[in-house]
Amino acid sequence: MASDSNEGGSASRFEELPMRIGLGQFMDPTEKRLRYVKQLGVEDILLNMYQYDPDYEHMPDDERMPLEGDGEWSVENLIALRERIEDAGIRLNAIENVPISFYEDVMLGGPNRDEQLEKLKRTIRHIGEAGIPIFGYHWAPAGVWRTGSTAVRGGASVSAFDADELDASLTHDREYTEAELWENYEHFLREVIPVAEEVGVDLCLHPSDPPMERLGGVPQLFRNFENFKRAMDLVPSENHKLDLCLGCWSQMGENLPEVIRYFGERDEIGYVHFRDVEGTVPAFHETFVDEGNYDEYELLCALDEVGFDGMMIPDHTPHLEDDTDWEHRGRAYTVGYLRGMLRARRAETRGE
Ligand SMILES: O=C(O)C(=O)C[C@H](O)[C@H](O)CO
Repeated sequence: MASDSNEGGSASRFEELPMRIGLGQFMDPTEKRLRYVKQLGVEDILLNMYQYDPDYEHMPDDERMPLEGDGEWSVENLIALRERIEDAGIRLNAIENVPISFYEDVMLGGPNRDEQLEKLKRTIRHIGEAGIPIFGYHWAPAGVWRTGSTAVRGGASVSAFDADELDASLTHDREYTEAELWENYEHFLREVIPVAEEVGVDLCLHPSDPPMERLGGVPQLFRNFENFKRAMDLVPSENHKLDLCLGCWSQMGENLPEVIRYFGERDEIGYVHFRDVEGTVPAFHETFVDEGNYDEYELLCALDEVGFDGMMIPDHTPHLEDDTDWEHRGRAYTVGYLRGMLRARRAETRGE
């Protein structure tokens, strides 16, 4: 992999890879973290850059995050980030998210929309020029919502949501309409998709979490199958796909095998968040990947059948005994489980 970086980090080096297991949901690629990734048998990661904080507290002084800038990221810094990861023998498949502050006015049509959009376009261009093939994003100005936590098997702790426990306060200055959020979204796509196409980056849309109709006065656009079809059809492009979060789709109560077939046959699944919940909106809690609403092996097989050849990462996981903030133990369990399922699938389909 180090030799890949000598080729300027061309995104084409990902094209020949099979469906594989990765890790993500962290923004601190320290040497220690990267060693742990390798110890789990994983060679593919994404970084989940949800905050802007150049002095991010979990980074040792000599490993400060190379990304700087409170509205956009430079190509030099993104290359440095990719090279740091490749030096550990790991591929950087995606940057998931920029901080909400980078594009809040783009989502809500605020006064800084045009300036934020220009910066966002530059960042997407830089992600592509740095040889990182995917930019995962969401359209949720108020982020992810949970109302509490609960215990699942053996007392492992998981997050939970119950709409009855929400208060009625607004998260922003006023109530927003569904129509204006769609209009802002379409404007965003018309601006960013040509850039993504030019530099060969796949933009991958994460669902609204939780997939309620609205939260805090803001519509949660990406809450069902129908709205995702509309999102993919608005500005047709081979570079617009899904960050298929199985947990959120499970929260929606949609038919997961059908969703995988629909988007998979169109080559619109960019990568997968593999997690599950029990229950659906308006009340659910997260759980182990082998205890939720869906049949996890059926979904893995469906992904394979439609020819999905990207990365599947554990997403949120239960917090096990003596676990860390990042759930090292919970994630190790999910990675092992996914590896076992993938191996079983390969054994079943060998020679087909
Ligand atoms: O809520 C989820 O399922 C997530 O994975 C949250 C993540 O922050 C995701 O990046 C939202 O875009």
